[in-house]
Amino acid sequence: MENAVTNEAPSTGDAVDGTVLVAIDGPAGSGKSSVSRAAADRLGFGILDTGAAYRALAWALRERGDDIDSEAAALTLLDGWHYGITLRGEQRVTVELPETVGIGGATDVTAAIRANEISALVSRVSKHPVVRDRLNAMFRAMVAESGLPGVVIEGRDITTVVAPDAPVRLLLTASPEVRAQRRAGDLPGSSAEQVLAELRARDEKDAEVVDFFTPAPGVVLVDTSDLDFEQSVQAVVDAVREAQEGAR
Ligand SMILES: Nc1ncnc2c1ncn2[C@@H]1O[C@H](COP(=O)(O)OP(=O)(O)OP(=O)(O)O)[C@@H](O)[C@H]1O
Ligand SMILES: Nc1ccn([C@@H]2O[C@H](COP(=O)(O)O)[C@@H](O)[C@H]2O)c(=O)n1
Repeated sequence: MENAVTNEAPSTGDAVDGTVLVAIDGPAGSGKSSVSRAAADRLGFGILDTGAAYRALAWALRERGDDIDSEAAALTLLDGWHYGITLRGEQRVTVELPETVGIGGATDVTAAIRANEISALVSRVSKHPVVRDRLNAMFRAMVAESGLPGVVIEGRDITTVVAPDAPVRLLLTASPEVRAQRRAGDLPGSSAEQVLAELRARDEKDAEVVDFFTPAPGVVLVDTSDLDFEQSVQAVVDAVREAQEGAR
């Protein structure tokens, strides 16, 4: 379990301490976690799902009964928590709060942070620029300390803020209807219409603080609306290999 919380931010050049960075952004349900994870496995790289940290923070604020909209409460929590996420193998996310007693002192929140209630709350936590700065510093430190040959980092502002110098930067997207259809398949009992409304609402709130719809200069758009899962993974792997060939 990698477990890092620091405010020191190493710079993200082509490689951080020898680790090749692949930056991937995209809207909700665009396949960032699943496609990135499969591509990372194929490349022998790690995967850092940055959304999991925002979700864990929302989960912890709610667990403590704090005001979800409070920047001060989020910062206090960031000062006192221990956050962990695996960068290889099955994803496991843990949070240790000063007053929490769980297995080994930490609570496994891997499943809890995926609940609909957390998805509905998380934009209210990620809207604070100072909170974003703190988490971004943590993400950079996790990559720098990973010791891995490469890490795929996925989120909303990775190509523009967290790792703007990464040698591979992709914006993974698909039409809202296709994203909703795919996500509804993961959620038995929910309709594509209901999921579409939720995705749109979250994207709208998230887009107030970061633009993940338009590729920034140098960022390659990968639209998977007409690609199946395997084709989408291959598109990411090809983009990484092309960048590596180009760099030789
Ligand atoms: N090209 C594709 N073809 C078919 N299914 C896909 C494709 N890309 C992604 N999916 C499926 O779409 C669903 C949503 O993908 P995923 O959870 O990876 O998206 P996400 O961008 O990480 O979402 P969120 O932002 O909500 O965390 C998953 O079931 C995934 O397997
Ligand atoms: N780089 C990021 C990543 C995520 N967020 C916020 O977290 C939420 C959950 O992210 P998922 O990738 O798991 O969907 C997302 O809705 C954003 O509010 C972010 O701001 N920046």
